[in-house]
Amino acid sequence: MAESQLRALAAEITKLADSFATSLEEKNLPEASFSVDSPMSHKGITAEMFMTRQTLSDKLQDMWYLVQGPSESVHNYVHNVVPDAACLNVLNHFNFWEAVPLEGSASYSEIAERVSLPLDAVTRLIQHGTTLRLFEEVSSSRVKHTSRSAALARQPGLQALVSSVLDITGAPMMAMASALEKYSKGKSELTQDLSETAFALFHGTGPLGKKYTNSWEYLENDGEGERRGWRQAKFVEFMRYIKEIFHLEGIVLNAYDWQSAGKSTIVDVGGSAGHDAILLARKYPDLKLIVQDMPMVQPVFEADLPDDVRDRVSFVAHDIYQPQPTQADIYIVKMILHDYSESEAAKILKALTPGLRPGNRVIVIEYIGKVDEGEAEGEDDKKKDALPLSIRQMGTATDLRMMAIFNAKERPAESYRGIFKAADERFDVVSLKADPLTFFAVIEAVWRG
Ligand SMILES: C[S@@+](CC[C@H](N)C(=O)[O-])C[C@H]1O[C@@H](n2cnc3c(N)ncnc32)[C@H](O)[C@@H]1O
Repeated sequence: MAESQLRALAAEITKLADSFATSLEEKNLPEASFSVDSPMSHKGITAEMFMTRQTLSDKLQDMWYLVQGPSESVHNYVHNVVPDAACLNVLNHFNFWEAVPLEGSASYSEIAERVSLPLDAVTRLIQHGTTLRLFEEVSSSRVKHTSRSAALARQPGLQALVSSVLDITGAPMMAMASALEKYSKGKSELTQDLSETAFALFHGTGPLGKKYTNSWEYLENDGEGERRGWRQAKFVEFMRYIKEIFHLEGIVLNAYDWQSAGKSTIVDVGGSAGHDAILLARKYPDLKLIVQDMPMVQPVFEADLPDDVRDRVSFVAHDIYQPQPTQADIYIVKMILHDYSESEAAKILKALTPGLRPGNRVIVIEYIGKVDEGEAEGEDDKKKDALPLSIRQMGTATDLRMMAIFNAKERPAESYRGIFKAADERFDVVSLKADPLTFFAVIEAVWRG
């Protein structure tokens, strides 16, 4: 009889889990558990431990597929995936996390009162949540937190991530089949038109009563009266969270020799509520920074701007597609172009050019979710194969999200040379550094004029 694949996988899982647990012990790092006092994340793990963890995740996923068998693994996935996502989204939207105390428990009726929803809906939502280890029943009428629901209660940034990724892109992504059917079927290239995305199709026909072409318009305009802008405020929180979990401070500080910039003026184009500008202002007292973003970001900026940098960091509402109104020495464009197709990204860079003077710089800092493809095919295939599927999936998932929301795609770092060139021949790309470990690239261009 052939050797059991299940046993072989189980042995690999045991070995990898043992290796991960041993490394945690050696580094004196606590192991995560389902209990409310568990660490929120495995902070402090090395790159090697990260790879072990992701390889272990791959094996566990394979085990799941194989124990279910091919048909049922598909069937069961389809059965659960959307209710799972919808449940998490609703729990998050109504902030069930804070309706249950971190210590102790709450009854279903207490939670219903706190989240202002009918008891029946609350009970059913939480009961599904418990199958995902979000809350745990302590009796037939009371629940307490697990570590996963507690992580959401404790981290507004994680709540903002659920809101900004799941709530904004979840339903529109399910319209991808209809969008491809309508705009790209039978064509050799995917449309790059921003009005022909799954997002635009979903919102353009007004399922929620409003028409939005892209997610930025939605973030900016959703909500009536006082509530308008709530999604922008969440998105700002999401960006701060991303900065924290991916340790982006170092990437911003190392993107350029800021000391050499002296008394420069810097514009952070699409700079959210100024987290990067504040970081640079604090570290380099000679720099003056102007943050540009959409109007509904301004109240968040004003409310959160620390006193110590008030005289050097300011905000101007500006649309990145419009000609740049501010004269500066350096323009930072961080995590912006990523959301747009090459032609749209070139338009955004082109909009910077009217006021540029020779020697001015544009520093693009961008997430690179995919391994470079194209050149040296054999080598790249090897690099790609070496990556655990769970890591590749992070890149391919972002890539599909980009397709659904912006008709854009994950691009290799090198493609930014072409985007600068398409924007204007007078840009000289003087440096391009991509770090596969951080998934970020820094591309620096100087305006020749
Ligand atoms: C992914 S976030 C990046 C934020 C920030 N640069 C960072 O790295 O954390 C993209 C930003 O671009 C802004 N944005 C999108 N479209 C814009 C537009 N047309 N005009 C101005 N800002 C825009 C969004 O509001 C958001 O703050």
